[in-house]
Amino acid sequence: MAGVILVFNVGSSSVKFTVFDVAAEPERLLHGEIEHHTDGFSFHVNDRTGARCVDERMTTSDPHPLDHLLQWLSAHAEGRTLLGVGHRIVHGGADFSAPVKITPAVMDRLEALTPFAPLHQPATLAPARAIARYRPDLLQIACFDTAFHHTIPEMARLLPLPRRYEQKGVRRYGFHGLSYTWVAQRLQACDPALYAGRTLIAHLGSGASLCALKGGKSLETTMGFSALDGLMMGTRAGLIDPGALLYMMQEEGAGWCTLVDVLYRQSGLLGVSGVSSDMRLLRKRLLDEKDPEIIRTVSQALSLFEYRVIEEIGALAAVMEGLDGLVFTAGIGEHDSVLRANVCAKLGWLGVKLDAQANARHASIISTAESAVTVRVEPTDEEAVIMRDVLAFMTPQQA
Ligand SMILES: Nc1ncnc2c1ncn2[C@@H]1O[C@H](COP(=O)(O)OP(=O)(O)O)[C@@H](O)[C@H]1O
Ligand SMILES: CC(=O)OP(=O)(O)O
Ligand SMILES: [Mg+2]
Repeated sequence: MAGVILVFNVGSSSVKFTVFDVAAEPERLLHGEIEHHTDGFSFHVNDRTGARCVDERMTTSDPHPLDHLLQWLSAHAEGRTLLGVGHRIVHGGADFSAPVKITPAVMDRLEALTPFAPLHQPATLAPARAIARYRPDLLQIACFDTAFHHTIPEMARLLPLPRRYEQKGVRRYGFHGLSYTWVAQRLQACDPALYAGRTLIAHLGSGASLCALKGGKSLETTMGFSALDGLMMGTRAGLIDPGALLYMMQEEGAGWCTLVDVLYRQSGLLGVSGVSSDMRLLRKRLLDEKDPEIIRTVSQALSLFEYRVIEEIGALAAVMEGLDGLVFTAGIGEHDSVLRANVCAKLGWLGVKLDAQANARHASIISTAESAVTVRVEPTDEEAVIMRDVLAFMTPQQA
């Protein structure tokens, strides 16, 4: 009987899942997503050819989206045996530097990390908890966004706060590590010089961060203690002056819930544009819009997003003492040629020379032959990283 591995990649606004056939060369059988909307959720699945086989829209009164997904998966098992499940878990804290089998004790330790990632951690743990309820013996593996950054030096970990906070775990961790693992492995295979050199990876999706990869290891990253740090994002501000938060607390009486909502859900591209957190929609709106005020706020949101990327590239290039490579990945990094062109136009001082045509067609290498820095576009694949991690935990007979 054919065996499959199920992988969950839960993000801030969506639950993505992939079913891999691991009989021979692992192959994607199904890939789908649950997306949350204000009035409910949508559920869609693509088959192995990429064709859409499910496209449903549910309301908030329908069963919980995760239950719906798990019921759908068991109804469509088609005689295949589920061998294991892999999960992207956002926070592994200071202790988990590699994938781990999820046991009740591990689950408790991961739940205890919720204060460090209050929105992401419960969401990323939810599928594991739901599956453990009805298949307690099934192999489930937690793969951490934080693990890749265990190599960053002590200096980059410390926050300049009183020491007592460090003991409580208030230090820098970094995120998006599964995506960085994938891109680093791709570089090792197709561009070993960049892998071994000083390369910045720009993971620009709904959440966004940069990783300074030096000698194949994470040296520094823009997200720190939480997934709120660093770059501007879809709905998150990224780095802001903490004085602004003190102001909100003092002048508006803002409490924890308000600040969480403002910082995680209402800021970033959405907050500045007043229109959307979705880069694609903003680009389209800019072309179609007639209202000068909306054109102004949308243009500013796009420009500020780029400006923050440029600023942080400068900072991380300084930490690495130079730059050999720059890799764009994730939804915006892989698809938005305008953003890549505008960012690279400001990096001439580092020796970046963009090949406009290669960039427009999203080629793998988008810098010119004379460029001192090789600029690449590399589609990320967090699911493949997780699938391999699950395979590594299986006995040879199972795999
Ligand atoms: N063709 C495109 N052009 C510009 N932006 C795009 C394109 N395709 C996707 N994006 C943007 O990528 C972002 C989502 O990235 P993704 O990596 O899928 O995020 P996540 O995994 O965090 O949900 C959204 O802002 C979306 O608009
Ligand atoms: C850590 C993080 O920001 O994740 P995402 O990009 O999925 O929101
Ligand atoms: Mg993602």
